[in-house]
Amino acid sequence: MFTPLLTDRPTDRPTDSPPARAPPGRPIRYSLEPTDRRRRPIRAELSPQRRPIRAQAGEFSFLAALPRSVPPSRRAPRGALTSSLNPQGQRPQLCPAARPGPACPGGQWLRARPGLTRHPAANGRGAAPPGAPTGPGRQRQRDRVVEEEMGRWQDMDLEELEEQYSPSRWSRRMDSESVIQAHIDVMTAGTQKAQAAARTSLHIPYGDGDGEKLDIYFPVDSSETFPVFVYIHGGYWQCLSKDASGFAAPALLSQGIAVVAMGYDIAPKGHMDVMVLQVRRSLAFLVKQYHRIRGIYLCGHSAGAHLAAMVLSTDWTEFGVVPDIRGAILVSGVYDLEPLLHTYVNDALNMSLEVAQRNSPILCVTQAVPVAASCEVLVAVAQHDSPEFRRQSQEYSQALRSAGWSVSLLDLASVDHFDIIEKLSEETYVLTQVCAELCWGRPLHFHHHDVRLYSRQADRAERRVQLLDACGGAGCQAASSVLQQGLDSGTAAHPQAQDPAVHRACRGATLC
Ligand SMILES: N[C@@H](CC(=O)c1ccccc1NC=O)C(=O)O
Repeated sequence: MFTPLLTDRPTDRPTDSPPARAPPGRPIRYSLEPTDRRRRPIRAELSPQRRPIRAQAGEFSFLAALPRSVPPSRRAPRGALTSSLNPQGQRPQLCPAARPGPACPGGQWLRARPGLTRHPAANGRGAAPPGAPTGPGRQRQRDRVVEEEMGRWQDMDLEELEEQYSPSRWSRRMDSESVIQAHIDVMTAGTQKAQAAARTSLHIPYGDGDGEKLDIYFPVDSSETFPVFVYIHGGYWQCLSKDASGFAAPALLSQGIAVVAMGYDIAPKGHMDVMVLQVRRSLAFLVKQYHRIRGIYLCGHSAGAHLAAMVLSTDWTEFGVVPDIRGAILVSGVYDLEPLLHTYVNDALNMSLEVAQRNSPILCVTQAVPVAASCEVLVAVAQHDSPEFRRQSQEYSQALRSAGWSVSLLDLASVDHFDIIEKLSEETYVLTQVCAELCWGRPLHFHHHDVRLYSRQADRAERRVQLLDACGGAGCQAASSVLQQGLDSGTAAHPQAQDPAVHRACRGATLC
């Protein structure tokens, strides 16, 4: 039983054999282009073979996000952003106080500053700016803008940086305000639905702080040990709560996986150091109190992915316990906080440079090595995340991998920063399936040397997962075109896949 709080003391831990773990699958491998850790343009590192992949892939535009040089005319003076910080590490105000945007639970207003919106065409709505192409050309134009003008964040002007760190502006489903409000609504409604249907223990305190509470959703059969999926919500550390974090429970409980929705004190009450400490302590609490845990699988979205990543770098000696974290699914996260210092995001967080640096997962990676061996990390990013978010995922996954972690970078097509996680409530969503497979220690089939994963599911309501082995050359081009044709029977069934080069590039499998 996943026994409730206070009836299950740490000393009750069964002394019989440790919980069985399914035999590990083939290791998840992902090898990115050899980047130079941080700051250097990844574009310069791309092999020549990469270009044709995108050209062929059409909607599979993963390369659209790769940074390229900013034309000198658009650049802020070198070092302008860093020197723009005041002694407290805060940036100057860009424009008058933000208009209230959609309300978050807790009364926070969370929206990018008005007046900085990219342009109406960005979301395919409204009038295009003068001279901009209209119709289908608009989208291509937008991709090209991203591709050609994206540069290092240090070289961006402040408006551009704010845009990069305003995920709602990159959605192609709705305008900025609507997509945030819809996100809050969907997550909250999904959680209420889950609470109505599942056996739960709600508002369990793991500390004295107001926000230090967690909700547990139990699988139907909780007589044996079971994997525990710990969800850490996003909201830029200043929005959302555990009360909107149980939305994935129904889809996972049905697979025998318990779900824990973690709460923490968001800003302005919560300081970044405190939030990181809280999620670490919550994990220690869980494993001390509950003894039927068959591995912990962390999942965080956006700011929550940042917190989950910080958990991975924890030195557990001071917590008196080492949680058995066997997996981490980091979804559209931020792993380097420094760029945020220059944006509206830091208005409520009030981080100094020092705080941002010591809480940046990408700067803590080496500490993570001792637990790396038994933990699979999936870094997921949305096709319609901003190039900066995509860069952060790419660089963090590479940094982890270089430090010996087993990491996959999942680049999910046809989703944005918000529905990439919302859809976790759907059993057939590729990421839900990947989470379930991971939680049960089943092979994920991401065993290629260099893999990008795309789901066509959003478009076609299918459970197929296509794997594209980005090995370069003709095979990749053909593989891309195979994907583009929208095959629904697995790549191997397509005549082109009989071609050895294509076959090599298309060794993907379905997960269902
Ligand atoms: N101001 C942000 C809001 C945002 O990023 C966000 C909103 C709700 C839930 C998660 C979010 N992002 C990361 O934690 C935006 O413009 O998208």
